Parts: sequence; structure tokens; C-alpha cells
Amino acid sequence: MTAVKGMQYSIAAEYTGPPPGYDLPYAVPITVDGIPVSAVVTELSSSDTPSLPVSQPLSELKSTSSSSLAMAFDRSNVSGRTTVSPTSVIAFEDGACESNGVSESSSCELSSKHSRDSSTMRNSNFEKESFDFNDSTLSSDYASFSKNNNEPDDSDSENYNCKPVEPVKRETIRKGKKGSCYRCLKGNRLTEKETCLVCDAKFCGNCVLRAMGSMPEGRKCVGCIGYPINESKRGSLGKCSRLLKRLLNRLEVRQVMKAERFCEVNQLPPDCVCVNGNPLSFEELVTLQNCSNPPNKLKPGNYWYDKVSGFWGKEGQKPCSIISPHLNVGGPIKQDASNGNTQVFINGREITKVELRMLQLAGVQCAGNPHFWVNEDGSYQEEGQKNTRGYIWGKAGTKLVCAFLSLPVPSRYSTSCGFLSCNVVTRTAPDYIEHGNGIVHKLLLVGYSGSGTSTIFKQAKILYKSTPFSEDERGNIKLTIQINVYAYLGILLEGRERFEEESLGNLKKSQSLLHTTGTSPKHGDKTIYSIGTRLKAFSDWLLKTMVSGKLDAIFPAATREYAPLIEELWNDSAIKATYERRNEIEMLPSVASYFLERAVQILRTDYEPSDLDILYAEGVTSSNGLASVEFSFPQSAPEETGDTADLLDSLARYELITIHARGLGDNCKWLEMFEDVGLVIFCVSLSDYNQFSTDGNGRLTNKMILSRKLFETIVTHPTFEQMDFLLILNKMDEFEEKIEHAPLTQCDWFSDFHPVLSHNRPSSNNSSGINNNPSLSQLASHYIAVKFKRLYSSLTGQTLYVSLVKGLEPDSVDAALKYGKEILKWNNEKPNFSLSDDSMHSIEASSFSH
Ligand SMILES: Nc1nc2c(ncn2[C@@H]2O[C@H](COP(=O)(O)OP(=O)(O)OP(=O)(O)O)[C@@H](O)[C@H]2O)c(=O)[nH]1
Ligand SMILES: [Mg+2]
Repeated sequence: MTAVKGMQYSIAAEYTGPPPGYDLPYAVPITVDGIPVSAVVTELSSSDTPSLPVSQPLSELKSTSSSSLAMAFDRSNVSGRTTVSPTSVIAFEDGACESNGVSESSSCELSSKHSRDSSTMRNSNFEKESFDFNDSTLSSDYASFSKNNNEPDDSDSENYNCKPVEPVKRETIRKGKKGSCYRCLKGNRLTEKETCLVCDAKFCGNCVLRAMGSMPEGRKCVGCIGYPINESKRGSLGKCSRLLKRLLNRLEVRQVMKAERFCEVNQLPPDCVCVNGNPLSFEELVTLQNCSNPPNKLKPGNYWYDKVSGFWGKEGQKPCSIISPHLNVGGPIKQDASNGNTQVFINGREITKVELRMLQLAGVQCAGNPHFWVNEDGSYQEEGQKNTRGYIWGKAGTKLVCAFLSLPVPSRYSTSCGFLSCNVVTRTAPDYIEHGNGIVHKLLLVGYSGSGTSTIFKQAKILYKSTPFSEDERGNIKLTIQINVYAYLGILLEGRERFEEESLGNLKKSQSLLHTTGTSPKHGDKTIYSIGTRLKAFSDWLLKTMVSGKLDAIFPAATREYAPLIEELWNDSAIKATYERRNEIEMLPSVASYFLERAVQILRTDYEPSDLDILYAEGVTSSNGLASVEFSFPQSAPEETGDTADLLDSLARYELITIHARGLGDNCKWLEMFEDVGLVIFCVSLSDYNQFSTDGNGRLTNKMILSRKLFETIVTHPTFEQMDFLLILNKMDEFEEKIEHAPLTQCDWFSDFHPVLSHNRPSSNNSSGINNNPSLSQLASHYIAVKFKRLYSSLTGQTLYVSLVKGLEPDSVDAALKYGKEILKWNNEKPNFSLSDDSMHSIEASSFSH
């Protein structure tokens, strides 16, 4: 399997600068966040020159804003360069040209018009009352204003402290019915809409760009530009809606969101924020908001801040986040800042009960009312003592405990700048080199129940760790496997009872038939599924133990006591006959055969599980399914070792974290813990398409649909906005077999799968590719991949990467994880293209591996 990443279209040339005197249709080098946007540019003849959507030039944005905006952009390395609208033009192979983002012709026309006529427009009056727009006024709709024309020009940054922006809320009158668009008056409450942050007017997808223009202060209708936002909307500042993401390209979205967050008029009035009892000055607020890890959704209010550890909270309450430490804001922290009553102190603050609980669960000794000194990296010591007693975040489960107790955990920023860098400096040199550049790339592996996440996780351990499982782990796994085998035997014995009853029923029928015909019966009440009294007693006992849920309580004694009985049972002809019909026993997982065939050996006391046994074993990961493994990808073949890139690659550290969907809580609320991952790997079992399970409401639902639901929840989770996703379509082996006799259309979502198959197609099992005609399983798996890709693209506007996997084959999992590594690498290297809708149809070229 090779990981191919390409574009379906060709990019004509990398542009280095506009010829003198040209503005359009040339795109100009753009930097956003210091990243040059090299997607550009083809010279177009005047006849095929499209009108390009142009956002508000940054130069204008800067002129509208005071130092806070300038500083905000400086922080992102945007200043000092010629920055213009992030327009990229992509030339397709057929010569057609597409400008990313806004595709509506009228908006293109307007925006280009804006770029040409902005000076004229600047003098117009844009206060369009009650959104009474018509096409003849559209050019003015698109204007971008530095401020409201009616406001005096006196809000320079120097004056900010003296004269903060007056919180005037602009009101608008709704003309249409409730739920309709404020501009075209069409639609209802279900129509997707974008809201003005000032006056709350809502616009549908057709009107939003006309009503909001080029959004120099973010999402405000043109008439509201210059007005402060409605404070209740502060939490949504800079959070782009899906509607806007569809209408604008990625760079435009970034630019608008940046302007929304950083333009002066949208800033919080500084003296409304009190920290440790002191109202903030403008400088302090700027320091707070521009640190590497600022408080989330800062609103007017009273807060406490522990400068040493970075803990931050609302006055009188437990901490709600961990922000950058050592910021010179607010006064000294007060003892009763969080209203704690535990007589345990952290950096001079009496902590709350819930914090004390967390410390205890993290293994911190809290007896004797200690006063702790906790540093930003989580290291702690008792006041007046020199030695570090440990690390709060040292235990793997601490973060999870915090999540359950609704306590904050260090964010990715504190990880990269804070406690990780601290670890790096205290490491010895060889240790540091072993850990590459000190950064561990995190991959989160999730999936619907039974999709194969644990199998992939175990494969990663076996593939990349020299000692995949410790002695202790092996001991526990041995017990788990033995319990599993007893459970499989129990299911088999239950099946035997059913088969025996069926056979007896049939027997009785045939006997009564013989009776009526006067022939005497030849058999008693025995069938081939009947067992002797001893085994029957054992079977009854085992089934009873299973039903009472006490199966694991009989271990490890069961292995000593019952080993001879198991042997007898397994060799019994009734059990053999039952095993022959194992496909009719629904409860028996397919993996059961692997273990049952070696039941006698496995259920002995001296059994040692092999790596393969562990791989196949169910229930080996912890109950909430949270587990992680850190590794490096091994270097390639020896002849390639001279390659420095390869060497660096092999030094890079990765952490694969897996959590069972069950462990994510309602609506996946614990996903926030994973904000620092670089890639989410979502696992789907291909063979789920004709299987059913009960959903949250107890309804029997197709498992593929349940898997899709979880996928939708996770990809749209705010924590993973802009995150790359790799979809693993797992159990390809099972799928190849199943698809030959169970049509894919058994799943409603795949009802339009009607492949045209050639007569000499290879069988699904022969997917070697020698025959050019794709097999049914290949067609079907690609079809499913496209279904997910389209879904993902419609939900996030981004491209989904897909890998077809056989989870039980190490090479297949190795290839998929290496594909994940490549995606992480591209993510760091790639220019910021916004892929057009068409690109998702060519999944094979751009983002597919198998
Ligand atoms: N045939 C086949 N079986 C697989 C594959 N991957 C996993 N399995 C089996 O599918 C079953 C479920 O796999 P797990 O790895 O336990 O799945 P999971 O997502 O961890 O499931 P839960 O944690 O139980 O919700 C196990 O019996 C695996 O052996 C595969 O690629 N092919
Ligand atoms: Mg699992």
C-alpha cells in the first residue's frame, strides 16, 4: 500500500509577484499566520477572466483598527508583508478556472467591483435601514467600512483607555415572519442562517454575503460595522459557522475570523475584567488575551489567577482553566479566591473540595493540611521544601479524572510551551535525542463499538514496541482470554441446548407420524446434540454462572478445577456437532473459533498467551477503553538509512491514544481532553452494513448508521475544528467475503449502490489488481469511502483521508498508521489550499490509501 497524496487538478505555476500595474486576475503572494499561500495563478485571457471574490484587503483592515488589531496581526507574523485578499485561482486540467470559495456570480461580481471601486464606495452611505436591499444597491452592500460613517473619528488606540467604545446595541426590525431571513424574508427557522453579532439579524446563505459585505469586523451587517458586539455573543467570536465556511474559502474565513476577534471595536472593555480584585488596564487585558494560552471566552466579570501554576477561575469558584503562567495582570492572589474550605493550599489559595479529590486521585498525599507549591509543569512540592514530590499530570488517568470532575487540564499550549519544554531541559542529552525534537505527535483512535479500535491499538503495540506487553499485562490478559473462552463455551452450550430442543421437536414430529402409520419408534429422546449427565451438570452450572454475571469470580480457580472437564467437553461429539453449526449462533463472535479450537490448551494453568492471542482477544483494554502507547516508526530498510529525512522520521515520537465511544460521555463531551491531538483516526467496520444493534433509545438500528452518527458527532465537535481526520475502513477481509452474498443495499444509506460489473471481474478475495476490473468488494469499499468523504466535506468543508484496512494483518495496520504519519507531515508542510467540491470525487488521487 502506498500513501499517495496529489491533487486532481494541476496548479499552473507558482507565482512570485504581480506584474507592475496589475491587480487582477493575478493573485498576489499572501501570508496568513506567516504561511505563504502558494496556490496560484494562471494568466487568463480577458474573455475567460472570472470575477474574483475578494475579501477586505488587510491594509484597509489595519486602517480601521487601532493598535490592538495591529498587534494581533503582528502576533501572527502577518505584518510587514504586502497582504491582500486570500484569493486563489486554481486552473483545472480542462482549462476551466475556479476561484476558491464564493461561487455565486453576483457575489463575485460585487466583490471584484468592491476591489476596483472601494474608494468610491467609501464615500457612500451604507446605513441601509431595515435591510431594504435590492439589486441596484448591491454594490454598496459589499462595501467594507472601517467604521460607521455616523461616528466621529476619535477612537484611535491612544484614546482607547480614556474613551472606551460605548456599548451601544443597534437594533433591527424584522420584516418577515419568525425564522425567515431578514433580507429576502424567505425560509423558516430550519433554514441555515448567519447572525449579525451586533443586532442579531439573521441571513440565509443567499443573502449573508450581500448583507455583511466583506466583513472587516467579522459577522456584522454593513450597517452595524463600527458598533460593539452584543456581549452575549462574545463566546462565538472567531468561531466560523459552517454556512460561512461553505461560502468563503479557507483563507478568507481565517481572515474574517481574525478581524472579528481582534478588531478594536469587538474588544472587551478592559475595566470590566477584574483579576484578583483589580480591574485590568488596557495593557493588562492585551497581555492576557495575547498570551500563548489565554482564558477561553473571556467575558466581563471577576476572576482569580494563580500566576505560578496558571490556574484561572471565576471569583469564589473552582478553577475553570489553566492559562499561561507568569502574566503581569491583576493583583496578588487571595487566600479565599476560590472560596475553598479544605485547609489545603496551592500557591497561597485554599483549594476547593473537588480539587482536593482530584489531588487524592492523582496520588498526591494531602494529609496534615499541607501548603503546596505547584508549578506550571504540574510539579509540586510542599512550601519551604526543596524537593519536588511529584507531578500532578504524571499519572495517565489524571486528565480523565479531571474531565469527570469538570476540572481543567493543561492545554496543548501549556504542553508545548510549559510542562513539556520543562521536561526537555531536565532530560539528559541522549534521552532528548531519543525523543526527537521533544514533541510527541498525538493520534486519537476512536470508533463505534466493535469497529476494531482495540485491535488496531494492539497491532500498533506489537508493531512498534520492543516489549509490547509487560509481564503484569500478560498475566491479566491471560485471565481475560480464559474468561472469554469460558464465555464462548457457554454460548456454544446454549446453542447446543437450542439445537437439541429443535432436534427433539423434529424427532417427536416424525415419531408421531410413525405412530399414526403403526411403525414403532427407533430412537428414545436422544439426538446428536445430547450430552451425558456429568457434562450436562457442568453446562447448567456454567450457564447459571454466566447469567448471574459472576463468571470472572470463578477464576483463576476454574482453570485448576475444570481443565479435565473442558477436555472431555471439547471432545464430546455433541459439542463437535454444535461447533459445526457455529455460524447459526449469533452471539458467538467470529474470533471465538480461533480460541475455541485451542480451548483445552488455553484453559490450562500453564497457558502463556502469544502476541497473536492477545491481538485476537476481546476486552483486553480497560473498561472505559482509555489507553495510550508511545512509539516511533522504525527506520526503513538498511540501504535507506543514509537518508536524513528518514532518520529524523524514525526519531519522531507518536502517541496513539484510544478511547472507547462509551468513555466519551453524552454527546462526546469528554472529547475536549483531546484538543492537543494532531490527527483523529476514526475506525469503521465495513462489515457493519448488514448488522444491527440498539441505539440510545432502544431502537434496533443498522450498525453502519450508528457508526455514521458517531462519526458526525466527532467530526463536528468544536474541539476538532480544522483537525485532520483519517477514516479507517476496517475488516476488509470480512467485507470481501460478506459482500458476495449480502448486498450492500441492505444498509439504507447505501441504497443507490448499483455497480456495473464486468464478466471477467476477479473475485473479491483476489484483489491483487492483476485483473484491471475492480472486484465487487473494491467497488463497494470505494463507494463507502466516497459516502463518508462527501458527508465529511458537507459537515466540515474539508477533505477526509481514507484507508482500507485488515485489522488482523500487521502490514495493513502498519500502512494505515504510516499514512496517518504522512497526513501529519503534510499538515505541517501543505500550503493552505481550499479544495473545491469536485476534488472529493477523486478520492483515489488525493486522499486514499489501501
Ligand atoms: N475479520 C476481522 N476481524 C476483525 C478485524 N479487526 C477487528 N476484528 C475483530 O472484531 C472484533 C472487535 O474488534 P475490537 O478491536 O475489539 O473492536 P473495538 O472497536 O475495540 O470494540 P469494543 O471495544 O468491544 O467496542 C474482535 O473480535 C476483533 O478480533 C479485521 O480487520 N478483520
Ligand atoms: Mg475495544
